[in-house]
Amino acid sequence: MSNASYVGDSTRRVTTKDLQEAKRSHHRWAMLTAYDYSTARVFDQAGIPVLLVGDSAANVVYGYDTTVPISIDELLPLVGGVARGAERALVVADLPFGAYEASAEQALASATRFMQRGAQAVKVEGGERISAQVKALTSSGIPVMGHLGVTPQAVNSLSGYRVQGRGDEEAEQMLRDARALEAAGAFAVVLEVVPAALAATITKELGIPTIGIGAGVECDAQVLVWQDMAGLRGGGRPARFVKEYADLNAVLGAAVEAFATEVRAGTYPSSEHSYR
Ligand SMILES: Nc1nc(=O)c2c([nH]1)NC[C@@H]1CN(c3ccc(C(=O)N[C@@H](CCC(=O)O)C(=O)O)cc3)CN21
Ligand SMILES: CC(C)C(=O)C(=O)O
Ligand SMILES: [Mg+2]
Repeated sequence: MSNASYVGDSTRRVTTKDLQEAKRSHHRWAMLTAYDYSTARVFDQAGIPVLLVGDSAANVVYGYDTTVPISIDELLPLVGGVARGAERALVVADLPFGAYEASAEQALASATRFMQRGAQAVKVEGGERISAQVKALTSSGIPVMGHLGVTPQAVNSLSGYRVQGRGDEEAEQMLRDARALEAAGAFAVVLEVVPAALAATITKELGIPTIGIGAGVECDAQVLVWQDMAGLRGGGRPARFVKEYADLNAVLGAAVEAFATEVRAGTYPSSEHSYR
């Protein structure tokens, strides 16, 4: 690896300890979602140190409206593909809605299935209310990433994807949730759609890294859904935090049109792409 990454040692897989060390030495890093082997390879070779097999696969892979309907069985095979494509990145699997809320036993049973498909860690949404699950997982050797702020699996009780943690009461609760996750053994926490000043406070107060998505520049790391940052837009207005670093809708659309045009014209395949 060139200078692409300041996290860890380019000759071996990134560890949760490397991420703590990056926080200590003030090196920011980028996380991306991945849902298949081919893209995981590209992101891994670009030096992205952490890949998340997000339950956002519900939206960008399966076309559901929210992340609520996706099942363990729909997410598990994607983890296998990403794990086989990622040589150096730490692979984190989102536990889907319904896979961990009920008990520590349920969380352990679900997380075990993801770890056995090649994940090196799991992510769960929530703070104090799931600290028993986080303790059970971490004490069984399963690294846990937390997720606070907009927790999309709770979209039906949050009534939408509005900013979370505005006002003193909500801000104090989020700080308590973040501290509970750290105390339960989590190695990092995602902060989604949170006022930048609150995310900065949480980042300062925690010993573990914060990973922002719509949570300002003071987080230790940033994450985006890869289709969002690459301009592979679905329907609807993108969230304010989305920055498009490429226009894959245009690039891929033009390639597909060129292929179809050549097929219709009989110019593809030429002899170069044929066998004798
Ligand atoms: N493609 C994709 N990208 C994501 O970032 C993503 C998913 N899917 N699926 C699961 C959740 C849903 N997420 C979302 C979706 C919408 C907003 C959004 O539009 N928020 C408003 C907030 C407005 C406010 O409170 O002021 C926005 O305008 O940004 C935020 C997060 C993030 N996650
Ligand atoms: C946006 C990230 C943090 C996520 O949870 C997902 O992609 O499912
Ligand atoms: Mg998720």
